Amino acid sequence: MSGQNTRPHAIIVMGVSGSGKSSVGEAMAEALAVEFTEGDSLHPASNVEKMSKGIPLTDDDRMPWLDIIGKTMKAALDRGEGIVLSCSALKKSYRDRLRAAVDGNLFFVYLHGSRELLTERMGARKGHFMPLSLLENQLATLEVPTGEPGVVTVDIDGTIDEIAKTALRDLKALVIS
Ligand SMILES: Nc1ncnc2c1ncn2[C@@H]1O[C@H](COP(=O)(O)OP(=O)(O)OP(=O)(O)O)[C@@H](O)[C@H]1O
Ligand SMILES: O=C(O)[C@H](O)[C@@H](O)[C@H](O)[C@H](O)CO
Repeated sequence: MSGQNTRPHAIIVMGVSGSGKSSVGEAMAEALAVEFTEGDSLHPASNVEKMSKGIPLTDDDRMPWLDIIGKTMKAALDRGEGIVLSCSALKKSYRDRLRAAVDGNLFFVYLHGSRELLTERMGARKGHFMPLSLLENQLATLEVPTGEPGVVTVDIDGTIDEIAKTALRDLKALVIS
Protein backbone atom coordinates (compact mmCIF):
# COMPACT_ATOMS: atom_id res chain seq x y z
CA MET A 1 0.00 0.00 0.00
CA SER A 2 3.02 2.30 0.26
CA GLY A 3 2.78 3.32 -3.36
CA GLN A 4 6.43 2.41 -3.93
CA ASN A 5 6.04 -0.95 -5.62
CA THR A 6 2.30 -1.02 -6.16
CA ARG A 7 0.03 1.27 -8.14
CA PRO A 8 -1.73 3.92 -6.05
CA HIS A 9 -5.00 2.92 -4.43
CA ALA A 10 -8.02 4.66 -3.02
CA ILE A 11 -8.93 3.64 0.52
CA ILE A 12 -12.23 4.52 2.17
CA VAL A 13 -12.53 4.28 5.94
CA MET A 14 -16.20 3.48 6.46
CA GLY A 15 -18.71 2.83 9.22
CA VAL A 16 -21.46 4.54 11.15
CA SER A 17 -21.18 7.94 12.76
CA GLY A 18 -18.69 8.06 15.63
CA SER A 19 -16.82 4.91 14.59
CA GLY A 20 -13.58 6.86 14.13
CA LYS A 21 -13.45 7.23 10.33
CA SER A 22 -11.87 10.69 10.43
CA SER A 23 -9.40 9.89 13.22
CA VAL A 24 -8.27 6.56 11.77
CA GLY A 25 -8.32 7.83 8.17
CA GLU A 26 -6.01 10.72 9.05
CA ALA A 27 -3.58 8.39 10.83
CA MET A 28 -3.57 5.98 7.88
CA ALA A 29 -3.01 8.76 5.34
CA GLU A 30 -0.13 10.10 7.39
CA ALA A 31 1.48 6.65 7.58
CA LEU A 32 1.07 6.20 3.83
CA ALA A 33 2.11 9.80 3.09
CA VAL A 34 -0.96 10.36 0.92
CA GLU A 35 -3.77 12.92 0.95
CA PHE A 36 -6.63 12.52 3.42
CA THR A 37 -10.07 13.79 2.45
CA GLU A 38 -12.83 14.18 5.02
CA GLY A 39 -15.98 12.88 3.36
CA ASP A 40 -18.18 15.02 5.61
CA SER A 41 -16.64 18.13 4.04
CA LEU A 42 -18.00 17.07 0.62
CA HIS A 43 -21.67 16.89 1.66
CA PRO A 44 -23.97 19.42 -0.02
CA ALA A 45 -25.03 22.05 2.56
CA SER A 46 -28.59 20.69 2.43
CA ASN A 47 -27.37 17.32 3.73
CA VAL A 48 -25.48 18.88 6.65
CA GLU A 49 -28.56 20.95 7.48
CA LYS A 50 -30.74 17.84 7.54
CA MET A 51 -28.35 15.85 9.74
CA SER A 52 -27.90 18.81 12.10
CA LYS A 53 -31.67 18.76 12.61
CA GLY A 54 -31.59 15.03 13.37
CA ILE A 55 -33.19 14.06 10.04
CA PRO A 56 -31.59 10.95 8.44
CA LEU A 57 -30.38 11.22 4.85
CA THR A 58 -32.17 9.31 2.11
CA ASP A 59 -30.61 7.47 -0.85
CA ASP A 60 -31.47 10.50 -3.01
CA ASP A 61 -29.65 12.80 -0.58
CA ARG A 62 -26.56 10.61 -0.59
CA MET A 63 -26.17 9.99 -4.36
CA PRO A 64 -24.74 13.43 -5.30
CA TRP A 65 -22.39 13.20 -2.31
CA LEU A 66 -21.18 9.72 -3.29
CA ASP A 67 -20.54 10.99 -6.81
CA ILE A 68 -18.39 13.85 -5.48
CA ILE A 69 -16.42 11.33 -3.42
CA GLY A 70 -16.04 9.14 -6.51
CA LYS A 71 -14.73 12.11 -8.55
CA THR A 72 -12.31 13.08 -5.76
CA MET A 73 -10.86 9.56 -5.70
CA LYS A 74 -10.61 9.37 -9.47
CA ALA A 75 -8.83 12.73 -9.68
CA ALA A 76 -6.19 11.58 -7.17
CA LEU A 77 -5.63 8.27 -8.97
CA ASP A 78 -5.46 10.04 -12.35
CA ARG A 79 -2.66 12.20 -10.89
CA GLY A 80 -0.89 8.99 -9.92
CA GLU A 81 -1.54 9.56 -6.21
CA GLY A 82 -3.08 7.37 -3.55
CA ILE A 83 -5.83 8.79 -1.35
CA VAL A 84 -7.56 7.96 1.92
CA LEU A 85 -11.10 9.23 2.54
CA SER A 86 -13.69 8.95 5.26
CA CYS A 87 -17.20 8.06 4.12
CA SER A 88 -19.96 6.19 5.93
CA ALA A 89 -20.67 4.05 2.79
CA LEU A 90 -23.42 2.32 4.73
CA LYS A 91 -25.07 0.31 1.92
CA LYS A 92 -23.64 -2.15 -0.58
CA SER A 93 -25.19 -0.18 -3.45
CA TYR A 94 -23.25 2.92 -2.28
CA ARG A 95 -20.00 0.97 -2.11
CA ASP A 96 -20.57 -0.46 -5.58
CA ARG A 97 -21.17 3.04 -6.92
CA LEU A 98 -17.90 4.17 -5.34
CA ARG A 99 -16.04 1.14 -6.72
CA ALA A 100 -17.38 1.86 -10.21
CA ALA A 101 -16.10 5.46 -10.00
CA VAL A 102 -12.50 4.19 -9.83
CA ASP A 103 -12.74 1.01 -11.93
CA GLY A 104 -12.60 -1.12 -8.80
CA ASN A 105 -9.28 0.26 -7.52
CA LEU A 106 -10.78 0.82 -4.09
CA PHE A 107 -10.32 -0.73 -0.66
CA PHE A 108 -12.57 -0.29 2.35
CA VAL A 109 -11.60 -0.32 6.01
CA TYR A 110 -14.78 -1.07 7.95
CA LEU A 111 -14.66 0.19 11.53
CA HIS A 112 -16.80 -2.07 13.65
CA GLY A 113 -17.81 -1.30 17.22
CA SER A 114 -20.49 -1.93 19.80
CA ARG A 115 -23.44 0.42 20.18
CA GLU A 116 -22.17 1.21 23.71
CA LEU A 117 -18.71 2.30 22.56
CA LEU A 118 -20.12 4.29 19.62
CA THR A 119 -22.53 6.08 21.95
CA GLU A 120 -19.72 6.88 24.37
CA ARG A 121 -17.46 8.30 21.63
CA MET A 122 -20.20 10.34 19.96
CA GLY A 123 -21.35 11.61 23.34
CA ALA A 124 -17.86 12.82 24.26
CA ARG A 125 -17.28 14.56 20.92
CA LYS A 126 -17.67 18.35 20.89
CA GLY A 127 -18.70 20.74 18.11
CA HIS A 128 -19.82 18.22 15.49
CA PHE A 129 -23.05 18.61 13.49
CA MET A 130 -24.07 14.95 13.81
CA PRO A 131 -26.41 14.37 16.78
CA LEU A 132 -26.25 11.18 18.82
CA SER A 133 -29.95 10.66 18.04
CA LEU A 134 -29.04 9.63 14.47
CA LEU A 135 -26.85 6.72 15.59
CA GLU A 136 -29.77 4.25 15.74
CA ASN A 137 -30.73 5.10 12.17
CA GLN A 138 -27.11 4.74 11.05
CA LEU A 139 -26.93 1.27 12.64
CA ALA A 140 -30.26 0.25 11.09
CA THR A 141 -29.11 1.45 7.64
CA LEU A 142 -25.70 -0.23 7.76
CA GLU A 143 -25.26 -3.24 5.49
CA VAL A 144 -22.16 -4.88 6.95
CA PRO A 145 -19.48 -5.10 4.20
CA THR A 146 -17.44 -7.91 5.74
CA GLY A 147 -16.82 -10.55 3.08
CA GLU A 148 -17.11 -8.19 0.10
CA PRO A 149 -13.93 -8.01 -2.01
CA GLY A 150 -11.33 -5.47 -0.91
CA VAL A 151 -12.75 -5.02 2.58
CA VAL A 152 -10.91 -5.31 5.87
CA THR A 153 -12.84 -5.17 9.14
CA VAL A 154 -11.21 -3.66 12.22
CA ASP A 155 -12.62 -3.45 15.72
CA ILE A 156 -12.60 0.08 17.17
CA ASP A 157 -11.83 -1.01 20.72
CA GLY A 158 -8.20 0.20 20.68
CA THR A 159 -6.19 3.39 20.25
CA ILE A 160 -6.39 5.28 16.97
CA ASP A 161 -2.80 4.28 16.16
CA GLU A 162 -3.47 0.60 16.88
CA ILE A 163 -6.55 0.60 14.66
CA ALA A 164 -4.70 2.36 11.83
CA LYS A 165 -1.77 -0.08 12.09
CA THR A 166 -4.07 -3.12 12.05
CA ALA A 167 -5.96 -1.72 9.06
CA LEU A 168 -2.74 -1.12 7.11
CA ARG A 169 -1.39 -4.59 7.96
CA ASP A 170 -4.61 -6.27 6.80
CA LEU A 171 -4.78 -4.17 3.64
CA LYS A 172 -1.19 -5.10 2.77
CA ALA A 173 -2.07 -8.76 3.21
CA LEU A 174 -5.00 -8.32 0.79
CA VAL A 175 -2.80 -6.71 -1.86
CA ILE A 176 0.02 -9.24 -1.57
CA SER A 177 -2.10 -12.40 -1.38
N1 LIG B 1 -9.86 4.66 18.91
C1 LIG B 1 -10.32 5.72 19.55
N2 LIG B 1 -10.11 5.87 20.86
C2 LIG B 1 -10.60 6.94 21.52
N3 LIG B 1 -11.34 7.92 20.95
C3 LIG B 1 -11.59 7.82 19.64
C4 LIG B 1 -11.10 6.72 18.86
N4 LIG B 1 -11.51 6.89 17.58
C5 LIG B 1 -12.23 8.03 17.56
N5 LIG B 1 -12.27 8.59 18.78
C6 LIG B 1 -13.01 9.81 19.16
O1 LIG B 1 -14.38 9.49 18.94
C7 LIG B 1 -15.06 10.58 18.31
C8 LIG B 1 -15.58 10.10 16.94
O2 LIG B 1 -14.47 9.89 16.08
P1 LIG B 1 -14.46 10.44 14.60
O3 LIG B 1 -14.98 11.84 14.55
O4 LIG B 1 -13.12 10.16 14.03
O5 LIG B 1 -15.55 9.44 13.98
P2 LIG B 1 -16.26 9.49 12.55
O6 LIG B 1 -16.60 8.10 12.20
O7 LIG B 1 -15.43 10.27 11.59
O8 LIG B 1 -17.58 10.25 12.88
P3 LIG B 1 -18.59 11.02 11.89
O9 LIG B 1 -18.89 10.13 10.75
O10 LIG B 1 -19.78 11.23 12.76
O11 LIG B 1 -17.91 12.28 11.48
C9 LIG B 1 -14.06 11.72 18.24
O12 LIG B 1 -14.24 12.55 19.35
C10 LIG B 1 -12.71 11.01 18.28
O13 LIG B 1 -11.70 11.82 18.85
O1 LIG C 1 -24.42 8.57 5.23
C1 LIG C 1 -24.73 9.33 6.13
O2 LIG C 1 -25.76 9.27 6.79
C2 LIG C 1 -23.77 10.42 6.47
O3 LIG C 1 -22.62 10.35 5.71
C3 LIG C 1 -23.33 10.35 7.89
O4 LIG C 1 -22.77 9.10 8.14
C4 LIG C 1 -22.42 11.50 8.22
O5 LIG C 1 -21.77 12.06 7.12
C5 LIG C 1 -21.36 11.24 9.19
O6 LIG C 1 -21.49 10.11 9.93
C6 LIG C 1 -21.23 12.51 10.01
O7 LIG C 1 -21.20 12.34 11.31
